[in-house]
Amino acid sequence: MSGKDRVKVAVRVRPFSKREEDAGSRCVVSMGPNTTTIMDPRSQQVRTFTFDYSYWSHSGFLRNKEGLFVPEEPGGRYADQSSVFQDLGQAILENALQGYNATLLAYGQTGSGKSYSMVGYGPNKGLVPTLCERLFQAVKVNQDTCQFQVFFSMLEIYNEQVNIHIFKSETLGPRSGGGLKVREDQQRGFYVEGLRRVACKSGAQVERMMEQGTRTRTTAATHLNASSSRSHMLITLQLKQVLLLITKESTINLVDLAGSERQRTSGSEADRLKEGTAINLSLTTLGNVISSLADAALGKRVVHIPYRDSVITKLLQPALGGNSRTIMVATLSPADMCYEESLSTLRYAERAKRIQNRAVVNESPTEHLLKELKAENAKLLTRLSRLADEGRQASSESSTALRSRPQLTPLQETMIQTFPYILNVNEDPQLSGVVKLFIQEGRCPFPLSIQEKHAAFTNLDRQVTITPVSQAKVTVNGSLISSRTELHHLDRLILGSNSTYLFIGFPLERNAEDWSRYDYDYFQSELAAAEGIHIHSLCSSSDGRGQPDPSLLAVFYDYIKLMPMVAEANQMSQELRKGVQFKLEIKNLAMSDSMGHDLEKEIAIRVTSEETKQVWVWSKAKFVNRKFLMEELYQQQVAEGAGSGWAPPPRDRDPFWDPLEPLHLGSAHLWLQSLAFRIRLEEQVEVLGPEGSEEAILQTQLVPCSPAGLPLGEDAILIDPTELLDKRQDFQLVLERCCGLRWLKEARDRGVQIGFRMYTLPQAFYAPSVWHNMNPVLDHRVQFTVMKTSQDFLNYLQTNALVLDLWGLQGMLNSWTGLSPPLGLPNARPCYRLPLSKKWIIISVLCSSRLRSVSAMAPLFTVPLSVVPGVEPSRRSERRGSLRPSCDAEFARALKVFYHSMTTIRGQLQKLRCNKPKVGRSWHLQFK
Ligand SMILES: Nc1ncnc2c1ncn2[C@@H]1O[C@H](COP(=O)(O)OP(=O)(O)OP(=O)(O)O)[C@@H](O)[C@H]1O
Repeated sequence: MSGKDRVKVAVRVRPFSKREEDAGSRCVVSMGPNTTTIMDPRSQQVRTFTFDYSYWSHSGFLRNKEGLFVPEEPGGRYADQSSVFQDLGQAILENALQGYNATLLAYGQTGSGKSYSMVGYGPNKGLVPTLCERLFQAVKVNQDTCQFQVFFSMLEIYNEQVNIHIFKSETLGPRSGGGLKVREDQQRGFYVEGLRRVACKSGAQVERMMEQGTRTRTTAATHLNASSSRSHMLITLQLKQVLLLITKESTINLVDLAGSERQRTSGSEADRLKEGTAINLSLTTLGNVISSLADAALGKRVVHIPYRDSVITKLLQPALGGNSRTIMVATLSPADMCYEESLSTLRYAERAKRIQNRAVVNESPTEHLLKELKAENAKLLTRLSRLADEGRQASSESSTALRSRPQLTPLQETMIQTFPYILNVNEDPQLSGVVKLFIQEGRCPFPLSIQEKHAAFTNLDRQVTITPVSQAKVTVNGSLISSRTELHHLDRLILGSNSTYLFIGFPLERNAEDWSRYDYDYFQSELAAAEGIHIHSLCSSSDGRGQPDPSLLAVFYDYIKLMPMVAEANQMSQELRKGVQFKLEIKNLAMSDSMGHDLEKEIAIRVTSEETKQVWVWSKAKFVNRKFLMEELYQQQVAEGAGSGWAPPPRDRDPFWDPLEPLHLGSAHLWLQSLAFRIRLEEQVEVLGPEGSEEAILQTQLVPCSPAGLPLGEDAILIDPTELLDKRQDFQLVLERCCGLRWLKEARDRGVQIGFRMYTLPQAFYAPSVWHNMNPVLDHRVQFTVMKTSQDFLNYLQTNALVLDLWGLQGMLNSWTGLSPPLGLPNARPCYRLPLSKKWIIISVLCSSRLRSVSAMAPLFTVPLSVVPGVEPSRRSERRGSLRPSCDAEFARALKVFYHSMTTIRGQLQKLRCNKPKVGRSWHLQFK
């Protein structure tokens, strides 16, 4: 009874979330009966995948009287919970009843609908509860002919640690934390030592235990300021069926994997190495296991399947390539802003469907097992009665116990009707409202152990107040409080960096209002507003469509999502005495490209050393990865104790540390248009930082010149730029001086360097670095020679600016002399040749030490003109310039003034545009 079983894969796409709707998202996913198609919102390129099942749950549904999401019309295409169960849940159940091991895995980006499919929300029950219900129905129907036993266990894997919260074996004894061990046994394979299995009699009992597990998990996550979507949840049902002479035994694994976007690594190689040991390696390892198995199924030679590299792959070994019938549900967001994540989920799923398992019916003779079962039964009965006793005792003792939403005892009902209380608000909406803490009359310290030092509540004369304890961080409605503060119904509290609660006042104050609007995003938006970052609605938009700007909105949501993580990182830095501060920034808010178009905005994290004032700027992906490592370090420190022999990691493995790198401080735009008319331009351009602040003023010049570097006179000015076509053109960029460097104002042991790119040349040019001076003289001149001016190059001059990037150097560099590249900045080459429309452009770089003695300037590299095709005799153009009629010279002078003013105005306009918030949109961000 064995055979090859391919892993079955289902894809499900959910409705737009409110956030996506607000952002005016477009749906980029479409589905046929078995196909799923995704479109790249930028290139419109379409990719189609084929899976065993495709569930369209995006549109075409309504909510019926019972609160169930059902198709708008009978037979409609919307896939509701019951139709998903019909295929997937039923298959798992039938396999288990036949004696096969069965696994159901949910994979997808955070918020894409894994929990909705697996557990469900409210009346829309997901696969797990329905499966339990149907399992026990089957047990009931067959109980006359077959003896059944069902065991339940539940565990969570977070940061490579196994946490079981309630299902710990009594034989294991108390542990000091750090999770349970995963051991290996020849017969059992990998298993969790000390994980208790609970015998179950009904689906309702399993549901209760799941709720209890989820509740305890939420409380634990609240204690650790952690998010449950970063952990994997594994529910295991073991089914024993004793039928006449045969015993069948099967294991059902139901796995809600952590949000998949965390498998991304940051950009730099050094980081990838460092993060190779990270906690979030579990999803990467799972991906590697899936890839190796998929390769093996395609007949490729695979030497090693890396099951041992992470806890989740150890425990899922039978499910992946082993003795199990496995189904994976890949969940997708439909929105264009999630395109990358959705595509990567589809690719993951594509690989998973190639995996071949070998499932066998697990059956054996009864006699021997019956004996075992009897003994186990007796043991379990004793345990069950002990548990029941403990449960009774716990509920009578606890006055501030955690309350589950679905089932309230009479005592809990009375408490709710009598006292004000606070309610936890979680990032995962399903876990919000799970913790209720009642504030009884008198003064009570905050009852959760981790926050004991945080705040005290009083409930006197029908007035509730909160007082921070010993300068602990307590926020009420987004504002930090330092003294006793009165609380009002529906006030929002944040204790520490990220424990979020809604205050529910006395019963008389409560109306029939909807509390659900105070979700996690609401709390974070309020905090962001206190930091000067608002998102709010304007009445109308300039485009008349009333649509918010999706890119700004996406950045805003990224910002509020990262805020608690940044707060946690700061808290860890403080407790571990790392001396670094993290701060969120919005990159490119005021930046534009060489044509003046806005650059895509993104979140960055500025890291500052409190002592040395050194600065690093991390990408979002890098920060998220580092945050995992910080948590790991923090937990090690907590487990091992800072004072007792705990050694901090060496610097190169310290997630708080990084080697120094040049920092991009801002850019200035020097418009090139004057060169198309051979007009000399002298400009003071403003270097604007990522958020629009003035970082420095740069004195520059663009000088049309002769091949020998002599500036051309006014006679050479052209009225029609097309006269340059096919001719040789020489010009110099002069970087004279930098003034008012803010970077130097903050710390004097710093330097700066200017870099820029010209036209389509692949590499950047850099001026020598200058140090310790707020107004340094740069004295740098670069000469460019275009051998044959093409239309393309002329267009470039007329529509583009030279973007001059200002780089901040700190504490690690000696002055760079111009030929060797500065640390971390790409190499600068003195001579380039590029084929352009079958003609050649040559750019040679000349450097001068004294600007005034240009004629004495020697080229560092001479370009062998004779070997370059398309070379024009250089003198001809010079002669032509000097032979222009004098009336043209008059006109040229006027033109010069005109273009000079135009460049200045363009600069001013750009500055205004960068500094002003974008009005006229229905949503906008406002920055302090
Ligand atoms: N098929 C669906 N129909 C209706 N609503 C859905 C569906 N799938 C998901 N949702 C809604 O989308 C939201 C996010 O879903 P869910 O919490 O299941 O995501 P998740 O992938 O489990 O996230 P996390 O990784 O944070 O746990 C929820 O509010 C849920 O109600």
